[in-house]
This record gives sequence, C-alpha cells and structure tokens, in this order.
Amino acid sequence: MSSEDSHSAIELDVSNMFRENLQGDYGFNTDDIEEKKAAVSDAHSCIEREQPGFMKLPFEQDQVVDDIKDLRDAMIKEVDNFVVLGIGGSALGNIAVQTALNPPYYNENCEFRGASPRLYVPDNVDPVRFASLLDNLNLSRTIFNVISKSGTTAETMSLYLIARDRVAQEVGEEKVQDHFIATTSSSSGYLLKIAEREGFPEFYIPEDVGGRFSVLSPVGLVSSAFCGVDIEGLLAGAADMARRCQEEDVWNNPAYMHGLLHYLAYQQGKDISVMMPYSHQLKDVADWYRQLWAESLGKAETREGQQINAGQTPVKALGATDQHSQLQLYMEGPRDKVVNFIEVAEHDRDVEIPGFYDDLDGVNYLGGSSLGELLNIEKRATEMALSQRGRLNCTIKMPEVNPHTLGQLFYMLELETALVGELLDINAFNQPGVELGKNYTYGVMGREGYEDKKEEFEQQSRSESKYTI
Ligand SMILES: O=P(O)(O)OC[C@H]1O[C@](O)(CO)[C@@H](O)[C@@H]1O
Repeated sequence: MSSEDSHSAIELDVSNMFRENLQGDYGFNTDDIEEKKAAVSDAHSCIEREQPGFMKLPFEQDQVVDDIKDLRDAMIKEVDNFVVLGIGGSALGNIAVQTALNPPYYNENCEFRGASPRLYVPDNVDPVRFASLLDNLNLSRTIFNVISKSGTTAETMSLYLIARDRVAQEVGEEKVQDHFIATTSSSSGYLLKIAEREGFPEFYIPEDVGGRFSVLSPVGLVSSAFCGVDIEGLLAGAADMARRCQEEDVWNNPAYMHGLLHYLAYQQGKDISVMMPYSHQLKDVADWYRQLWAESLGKAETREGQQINAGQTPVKALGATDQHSQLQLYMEGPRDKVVNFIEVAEHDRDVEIPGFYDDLDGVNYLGGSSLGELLNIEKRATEMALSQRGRLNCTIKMPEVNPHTLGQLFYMLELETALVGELLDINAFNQPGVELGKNYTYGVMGREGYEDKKEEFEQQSRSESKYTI
C-alpha cells in the first residue's frame, strides 16, 4: 500500500438523502439545509468552546503512545494472548479495531494472519463463554487489560477477580503483576486502588472522555498496539478528520452534514439509524456505533413542563448478509429509517470467481468477476433499490480499511454525535438512564449502601411474578 493510499480521505455521499434523487415526495432539499445553518453554527461554537475530551485525543497523546509502545515492547515476547476485561465503551472499540485491522485470515503462505498476540474481548459475564475462554488459554502467556473508567463496573470487576485467581493458581502470587494492566481514571475508583496495591502498570482515561468516546484513548490503543495495529496511524486519521471538521460550513464538513441530515430525518419521524457496512471488517464498527448513538442521544428531558424522550434507535446490519435478512423491511416496512452504508473501494484482498458451466446462464455470468466486485455492486444495487422506493440512505466511502481511514471514521461519527446532541439540546455525554438497573444489581448482589434497592427489587419481583405463565 502506498503512503498516499493509506492517507486517502474518506468521503460522504449524501445524494440519496435529497428529494431530487429519491422517488416520491421524500427526503430534503438544499433549503432544508440552509435553514438549519444558523443552528449548526451555534452548535459548532458550543462544541468548540466546550471541547469535549474526545476532540483532544488525536492531538495530545504523544507521551501516552510512547508509554504504550514501551510497555508492549517490554512484555510482548512473553505474550500469546491479550484479553480485554471491560464492557460497553471499555470493550467495543477494542473489538471494532481488531475486526477491522486484524481480520483473522490466512495469507498466501497459509500463515494465520490474525493478530499476534490474539485478542479476546468477552464484553460480557456469560459464564459459559468466560469459563471456556480461561480453560483454553495458556495463562502463563496471557496478559489481561482490565478497563473500567469508573473502576466499579460489576461485570468487569467480577471477570477481573476470577482471572486474578486463575492466574495466581497458574503462575504463583509473586508473578500475578506481570499479567495485568489497569486502564482507568487517574483520580478515583476501586480499579485504581487495586492497580496500586498490586503494582499493575496503569493507563489513564481522561476525565472528560466517556467510554463510548474512548476508542482513541488507552482504552482502544493498548490492545491495538499489542496486536500490531499502527496506533499512530489511527490517531493521524482522526486528526485529519478533526482538521476537516473545523469547517463550520456544513457543506464542507462531513460530520456536520451527516449529523444534520440525521437530525432532520429524525424530526420527520425517521426514528431508526441503520449502520450497514459492506465489509465484514467493519461489522463491529456498526456495533461500536450502536452504543455511541444510543447512549449519547437517547435522553429524557423536561422542557416547559413537558417530558421529551429523544433519540434515534441505532441498528447494526451487514452487507450483503442482511440483504437476505433485513432488506425486505427496509424496502417495504415503515418509513422510519435512514440507512447508512459504508462502502470500501479497495478490499484488503480479493478473490476471483472462476468461470464454469458455459451452458448455465444463471451461474456462468459470475465467472471472471471477483467477490469484492460482487459485494460492491450489491451495495450499489441495494442503494439504488432503496432510493427508487424513496427510502433515505447515504454512503460513507472508504478508499480502503486501514488505520488512517478507520481513525477518520471513528472521529467523524463521534463529532456528529456531539453535533446532534447540541441540535436536540440534550447532554450527549452522560448516561443517567443506566444507573437504576445497576443500583438494583448492586442491592441484590449485597453491595453496602444499596440495601433499599434490594428491598424495592424484592417487593417488585414478587408482584410481577403473578403474570408469569
Ligand atoms: O468503563 P466503565 O466505567 O466500566 O463503564 C463501562 C460502560 O458502562 C457504562 O457506564 C454504561 O453502564 C458505559 O457508558 C460505559 O462504556
């Protein structure tokens, strides 16, 4: 890959959000955009003034990058497996980067071209999955990065307690500290206390960077660096997108244009945003986007005495797989969606389709093309079919999947989330709605200070159970 290729810019094609390209009376015209320019401008000033933490990550981490690489170089010889113990924003970015940049496939010499060390991110407390993982890893050659900004998340801390116990049994108490890294807040939380007590290497998540905006902080960078990803490339891509997006004019700012069109679509009842990459490598970016969009924009606010429940529901899909599963709904179901395609011009590898069966018309036309070509043609065909039914869709075009383009994509989606938060007049950076469920869990699990939640839970459970059939 030439360095020029690796630095190509991703593009946003929003043609099919506009009435002139859609059949029927659907979509927007340029006046709709012009009318909102002042609101975008106000939102831009606000974002620039407040500088949410994720905006600084591409520019202010030289020392962090050096520290990560130093630790990796010191530990890497002893490591076959790298396990991330985290959940939500402390896991999904790790998975997205890994699937995108270390697809597990064999190279031309039949060598496994997955990451080395191999990355595992359970992102859950499912006992079957975690037990099988621990049983199958050589723990003496495994590093665990325990990631929790709050340092209290029950799922993460439970996995850590189990892993610590198993590692101690395998390598002995005195060597436990060689197998753990802690990534957490620098100022508070139980994980920080544990890391200090145990002598684990520590990386810090800036206070103003929430989990879903943290993929380009040590949360995502440590596992990426250990697994051979060019983390400077990721950050450089994000920095390039940040520079492009300093432009206040929405016509020149892909994050603002994408965000504004989603906002306008939402105002017209498009309550669902489908993220549908036509690249298996990007399928977990769609998963990461789901948390970003849902947790940032799904908010309850009271305005002038009225309760408002805001937020577009993000749905992940995958081309071409979901053409054979979801597309029927997207074509003919409720007009409540914006479909976001991600198209990759040059796939990392391609496979030619051989020509056989000259006499069988329904099969022989495939010969001589390639899987990459088929995938991209299917994307364009789906895009056209949706547009012909007046279904709003747009395309993020990636020249190829590499650290630089992935960094751009992450940053663009994060910034547009911040913009839509401003346009909706909600706080895109908190998540108060997740606390109640957590507090019931703490209560029932016996955490001190949550006794009232246990009581409430037990009372409520009794009355609910009479409707169980
Ligand atoms: O990094 P932490 O504090 O363990 O949080 C994990 C995840 O849990 C949440 O707080 C939601 O419960 C997310 O916002 C976050 O990404």
